[in-house]
Amino acid sequence: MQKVVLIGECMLELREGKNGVMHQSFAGDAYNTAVYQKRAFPEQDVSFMSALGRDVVSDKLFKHCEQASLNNQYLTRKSEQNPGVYLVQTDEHGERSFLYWRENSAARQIMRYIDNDMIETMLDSELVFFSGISLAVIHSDDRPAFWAMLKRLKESGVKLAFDPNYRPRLWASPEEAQQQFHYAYELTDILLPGIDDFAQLYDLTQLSEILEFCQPYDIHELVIKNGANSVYCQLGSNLIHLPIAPVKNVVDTTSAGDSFNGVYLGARLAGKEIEHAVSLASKAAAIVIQYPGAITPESDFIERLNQP
Ligand SMILES: Nc1ncnc2c1ncn2[C@@H]1O[C@H](COP(=O)(O)OP(=O)(O)O)[C@@H](O)[C@H]1O
Ligand SMILES: O=C(O)C(=O)C[C@H](O)[C@H](O)COP(=O)(O)O
Repeated sequence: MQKVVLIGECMLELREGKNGVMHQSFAGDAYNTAVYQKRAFPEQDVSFMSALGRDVVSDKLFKHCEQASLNNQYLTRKSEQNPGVYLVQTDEHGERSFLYWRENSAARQIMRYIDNDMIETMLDSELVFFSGISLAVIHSDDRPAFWAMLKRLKESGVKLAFDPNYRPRLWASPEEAQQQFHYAYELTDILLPGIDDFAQLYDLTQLSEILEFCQPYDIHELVIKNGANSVYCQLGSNLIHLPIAPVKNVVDTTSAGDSFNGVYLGARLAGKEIEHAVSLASKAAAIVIQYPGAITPESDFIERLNQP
């Protein structure tokens, strides 16, 4: 069974429904990515790695991961803190924005609960995924341990996938994010940015500028998402442009990038060609943005993904 570990934070997701009623769910980019990868490729062993507390919300989140058939081997429940919370709001075009209460979340302590024995058990993974959000939430004192862990994994032949998912509010300064992302690019095999990440953090808006920026790094597979417009993939010296069929009725774009990533990574691990992987990943993201919240109802998602 091909093993994948996705590292990050999952929060209680709040979303306002009719009459001001708040719907609650669970979401966070690495978790969303794991859920969609597992849904699309149930034969893969998909773990969500994070830190939870001993509170009632942590219990529910743990059960959610079980219900999603994720492997909880790397989900520790030792923190005195509880999970963070975020509120999703959507504008008239379905474009999402977030409000967070996550400064003291359990997930920020993740590195305290990862020891060498645990890292040893990760060495047989095919792939480990992390994001700019994973980096932002790890305590700065713990970052050296995080980078040491990733280097150890890479040296053992584990492939590393990274989505910058730049969230300015999670960083003390853009320079801090740039420095951490530089370390990430140095180790990344598969880079999955959105065009916005480069525009916001480096003021790079043109594809050629982004390709030039990435050129010095040894990135094997570069997949650049550009919303409803297109996806660009660079594999070695081969650049592919793949168009997207835009969805007319966008309800909530939360998790468009995450569902894309999960299905893309699953498809590539399953041996699919890049074109096929992008096409399935775009189909998944197009389904997800027609539902509110990050995680769509499972049966609808699987049924629609499998429709020809
Ligand atoms: N309006 C849309 N119609 C169809 N697909 C979309 C639309 N918006 C996003 N997608 C799909 O979701 C993927 C990720 O979207 P994007 O907005 O670039 O990511 P993020 O959520 O990270 O900002 C795109 O590559 C595309 O496949
Ligand atoms: O801020 C965080 O930690 C989150 O992960 C919240 C959201 O669930 C994702 O950010 C959605 O990500 P997109 O796929 O880019 O829409």
